[in-house]
Amino acid sequence: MNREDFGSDFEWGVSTAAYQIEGSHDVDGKGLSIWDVFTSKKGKVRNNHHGNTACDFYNCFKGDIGLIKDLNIPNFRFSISWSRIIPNGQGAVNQNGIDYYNRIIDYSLECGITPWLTLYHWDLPQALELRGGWTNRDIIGWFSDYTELCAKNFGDRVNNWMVMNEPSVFTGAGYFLGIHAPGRSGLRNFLPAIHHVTLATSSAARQLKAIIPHANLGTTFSCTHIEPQAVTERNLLAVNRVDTLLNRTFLEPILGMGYPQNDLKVLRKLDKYIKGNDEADMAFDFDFIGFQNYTREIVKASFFTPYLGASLVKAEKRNVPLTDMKWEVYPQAMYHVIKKFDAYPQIRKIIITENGAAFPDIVVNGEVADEQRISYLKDNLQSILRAKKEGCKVDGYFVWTLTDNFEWAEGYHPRFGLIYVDFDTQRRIVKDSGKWYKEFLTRKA
Ligand SMILES: O=C(O)[C@H](O)[C@@H](O)[C@H](O)[C@H](O)CO
Repeated sequence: MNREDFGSDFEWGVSTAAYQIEGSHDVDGKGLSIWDVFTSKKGKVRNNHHGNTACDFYNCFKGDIGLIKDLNIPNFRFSISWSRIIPNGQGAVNQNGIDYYNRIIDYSLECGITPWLTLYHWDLPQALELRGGWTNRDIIGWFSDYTELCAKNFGDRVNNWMVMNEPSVFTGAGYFLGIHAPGRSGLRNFLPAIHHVTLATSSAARQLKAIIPHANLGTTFSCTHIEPQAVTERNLLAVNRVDTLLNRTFLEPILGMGYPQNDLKVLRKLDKYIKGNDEADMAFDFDFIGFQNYTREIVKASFFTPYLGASLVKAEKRNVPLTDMKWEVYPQAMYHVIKKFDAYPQIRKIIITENGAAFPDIVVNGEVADEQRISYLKDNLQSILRAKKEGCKVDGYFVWTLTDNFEWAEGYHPRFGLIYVDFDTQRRIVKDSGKWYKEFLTRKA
């Protein structure tokens, strides 16, 4: 398998997110985000870790972008911290924040690296959370204003934009299960969050298109391949309900298909929040859709899970190879999800905007021999190539992630990076997987 096999216009990159790498959570005028507040509460995150310093990217970005260059990675995905440029989420702008992101963009371009910018990667300004956050319909306007500011300040040099990162995860974990920031739970929070995030995604996209007409616009979705524990009618119906929630609820309204309410009854409760022209306003013709896949889920029917009637069969109970996140290593999942979403005629282009794995990396003589990660990446690329050879419109791949970083509720324990970080000294060590990715991107067939 060579880079050429994927075609010369295939986009190769690496993905990151602001809260997971930047640190400097309260300097130079930055306002607090929901993750700054969530991690300050004991017991919310493993080992009570937080992102106050993280990978200190705020200060070390030149070094890390230099490493992206050294690894010959042409595209760099990063996110903007809303509260770093608008401390209260609305109103006064923090010019220090704008200047910081201009430095990242300019230095990336100076290094010959193309910036791919994510507008929202989970770090909502706390000041907006206090006004209801994603459960308050006014957030559609707040997010649109933030988008306008970003487009006007960065649109002259950034051509590749992603509006949202994995809405199913940050609304599910943050507004239904309460295990991520802001720590809210229940349908009364989850349902309005679903609807407002969907409307905000398309209204922001229209805003971007109006200000940067030539921009390459996308948005990203978490997705997973789902199979029944045993092929029974009850389990197959359960698979369909889980698939509807995880893979279709946030995507299909954007594609102009409305919410898949026939396949998951609880989604009919969204009608309470759907107003006026919402159905039409939820749709937007994106240039690409970013899909993020890491594994597969095995599902069985269950009376005990309200609304879903299904439960996930934990991978660690299934005697299968696992990552440090206890996710099954199942690279065929990537093939299946691409085939699934390729079938949507409304999707013009698929880009895998995240894929990667956490493994227990150790430093030996200044090196990190992460063979498992190399195999994981290779096998997932094989799956992508297989789908591509079958005609699927998949045109890009971004590794999650550049440096080990703050893995949300798991803190710094899971290491996903191509580059090892010693969080005591901020020393970086390019892992063997980073060297492999470089060799793969550089080697001529
Ligand atoms: O998309 C996500 O879930 C997040 O974008 C990343 O921030 C995670 O760190 C990664 O997926 C590994 O879990």
